[in-house]
Amino acid sequence: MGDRVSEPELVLVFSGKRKSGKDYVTDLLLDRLGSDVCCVLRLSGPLKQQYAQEHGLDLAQLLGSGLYKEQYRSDMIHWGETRRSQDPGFFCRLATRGAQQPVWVVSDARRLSDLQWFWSEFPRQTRCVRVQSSEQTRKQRGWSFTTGVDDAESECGLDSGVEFDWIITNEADAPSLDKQLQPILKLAMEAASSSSTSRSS
Ligand SMILES: Nc1ncnc2c1ncn2[C@@H]1O[C@H](COP(=O)(O)OP(=O)(O)O)[C@@H](O)[C@H]1O
Ligand SMILES: C[C@@](O)(CCOP(=O)(O)OP(=O)(O)O)CC(=O)O
Repeated sequence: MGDRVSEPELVLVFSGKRKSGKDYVTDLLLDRLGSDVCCVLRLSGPLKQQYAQEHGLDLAQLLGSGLYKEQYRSDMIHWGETRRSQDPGFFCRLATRGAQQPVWVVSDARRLSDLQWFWSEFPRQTRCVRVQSSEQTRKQRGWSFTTGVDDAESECGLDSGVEFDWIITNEADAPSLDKQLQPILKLAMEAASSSSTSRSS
């Protein structure tokens, strides 16, 4: 692709139900790895940007985790699906454009077509990670079941048929996130060091 200056060494594609903690966990990875090594890419970023522009909405609020986004979620899903039906890789391409770090953390895959895009572009580098939390925990974080959202592909598209490389349980009584993320952090640090070796030689 024309905009890509260098290939990533590792692409960690995260998915999980809303309020499972995808943003929280991927932000933690960024914190542990640092922004020279790692960037967090959100497929919903370019989607929200264009949706906000076309509908005259507040992008900052759509990017946040409050109620504003929830008011528009169902319509945003349909709007994004129209784009994806014409070009399934549309948001994946936009979200990864210009990313230069050796480790890419994609925070919000939702559909098989998202995973297929990464597997086909970066077959050697792509790994899939699921973040899971119980419904009770998600409710404590503000989730409530919404028909048309929680029973649609946007939330259920990766519920089955994918063999995840890692499953992270984001619950108070689970092992700490740092502990669960250890094998991922190890792989990411190896990827970063092999990238700095190949870039300096
Ligand atoms: N392990 C955790 N400890 C404390 N707060 C958490 C944890 N995981 C998620 N949260 C909080 O729960 C809310 C939903 O998490 P978020 O990462 O936005 O979920 P998602 O991106 O999957 O919708 C946020 O306010 C976040 O800060
Ligand atoms: C229209 C969306 O992209 C909105 C996604 O918004 P977020 O990624 O912010 O959602 P959660 O973190 O799960 O709460 C969904 C889609 O189907 O593409």
